Amino acid sequence: MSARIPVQQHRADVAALLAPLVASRPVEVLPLGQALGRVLGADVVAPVAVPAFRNSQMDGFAVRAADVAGASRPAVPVVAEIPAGAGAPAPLPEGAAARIMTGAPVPDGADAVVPVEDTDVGRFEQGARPESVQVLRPVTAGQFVRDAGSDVQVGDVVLPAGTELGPAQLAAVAACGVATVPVVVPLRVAVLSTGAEIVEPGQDLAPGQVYDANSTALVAAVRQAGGVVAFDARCDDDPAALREVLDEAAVLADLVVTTGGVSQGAYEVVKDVLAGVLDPGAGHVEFRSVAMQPGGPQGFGRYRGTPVLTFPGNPVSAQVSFVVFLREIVEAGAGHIGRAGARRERRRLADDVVSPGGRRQFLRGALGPAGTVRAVGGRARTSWPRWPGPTC
Ligand SMILES: Nc1nc2c(c(=O)[nH]1)N[C@H]1C(S)=C(S)[C@@H](COP(=O)(O)OP(=O)(O)OC[C@H]3O[C@@H](n4cnc5c(N)ncnc54)[C@H](O)[C@@H]3O)O[C@H]1N2
Ligand code: MOO
Repeated sequence: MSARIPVQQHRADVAALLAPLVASRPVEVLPLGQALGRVLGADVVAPVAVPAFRNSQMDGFAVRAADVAGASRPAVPVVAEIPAGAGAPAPLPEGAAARIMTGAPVPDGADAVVPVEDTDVGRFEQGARPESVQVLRPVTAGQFVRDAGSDVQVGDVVLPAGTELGPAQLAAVAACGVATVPVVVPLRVAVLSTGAEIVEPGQDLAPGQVYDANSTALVAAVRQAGGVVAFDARCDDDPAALREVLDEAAVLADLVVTTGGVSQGAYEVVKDVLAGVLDPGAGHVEFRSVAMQPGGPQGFGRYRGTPVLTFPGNPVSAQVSFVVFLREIVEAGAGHIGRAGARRERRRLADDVVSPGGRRQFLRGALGPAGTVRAVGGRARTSWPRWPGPTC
């Protein structure tokens, strides 16, 4: 068997294969309701100011600060009522107050709002406008008045390209009256799980069969990384069937990921079909052994022009392969950059860990107290860990 390829080398080769997919992503325009979790492909610029008009930050009285600022703070007549949603109010005469609600337009002439609890009125009764009001605390010009454009001015960049859209970001866009956003189109990934023995969960299990965990794992992993699963299928070890599925996947997806059928067995049909052994010209996938455990047997190349990665069938190996070789690329394809850095953290090992010689070992861990991490998964590092399971 040829020498094992270092993990970094295989990562670089996969990155080079997929670089054209990530280099310049198309952008699509989506309604805000469909854009959660997506990444802006262009700046969002405000077409209006926010707030659009000068308005009150409190339920209270709009006044001229100078009228009520004196030591005696004389009572002033309440000459108008300004609820939120009302049109432009009449200017406030000198020496008067207007009862005003939070969010209502502050009339010209007024330069401050006094909260109702800072006046002799104390609190508002439904519908009953007091005839006069006396301010009980010092008033400064500008207090509790939100100026037009104080949050956002026309032409401001509300959110720059590259921003991930969560609830707060979508709200900021909506507040500017913008109904759609330009977002990066994610990578479309096809997930193919191969093996004569694999069965869809929910079906009966015959002797020698195993439930397919890889489809579920990789479909979820692709979506979590921001990608779109354009196609997913399960297929046995029949070359014709596999080719048929690959033909469809290669058309529908930017990238095909397979699991299983890549080690040294007698029925490694994935290897035969994808390496072009069975159909020269269709597949150009190079199979190699990477110096890692789990996830050693790897393949990368193209099938009918579409990039293909082949992950080993063991479920833990397939998941580790995704994390090590593909997760960041799917994230980048969706515009998410910098997530990888945010995930990395240094912890102290709680127990000794012995790694096999010449291979990088990837262990699952459980975060423990006092900043420690403990390897979980037992001696067979690729088996399913019992609960409590890994947290990292
Ligand atoms: N002689 C050698 N044998 C093996 C080697 C080797 O170097 N020399 N490598 C071992 C390593 S490491 C791995 S990993 C596996 C990879 O094998 P394949 O990619 O060919 O995968 P399969 O043989 O199809 O399956 C391996 C294992 O995982 C189970 N499996 C497969 N698909 C699924 C699925 N979708 N859901 C759940 N479980 C699945 C399958 O039943 C096998 O138990 O090869 C070693 N052998
Ligand atoms: O490398 Mo295999 O992927 O150990 O389990």
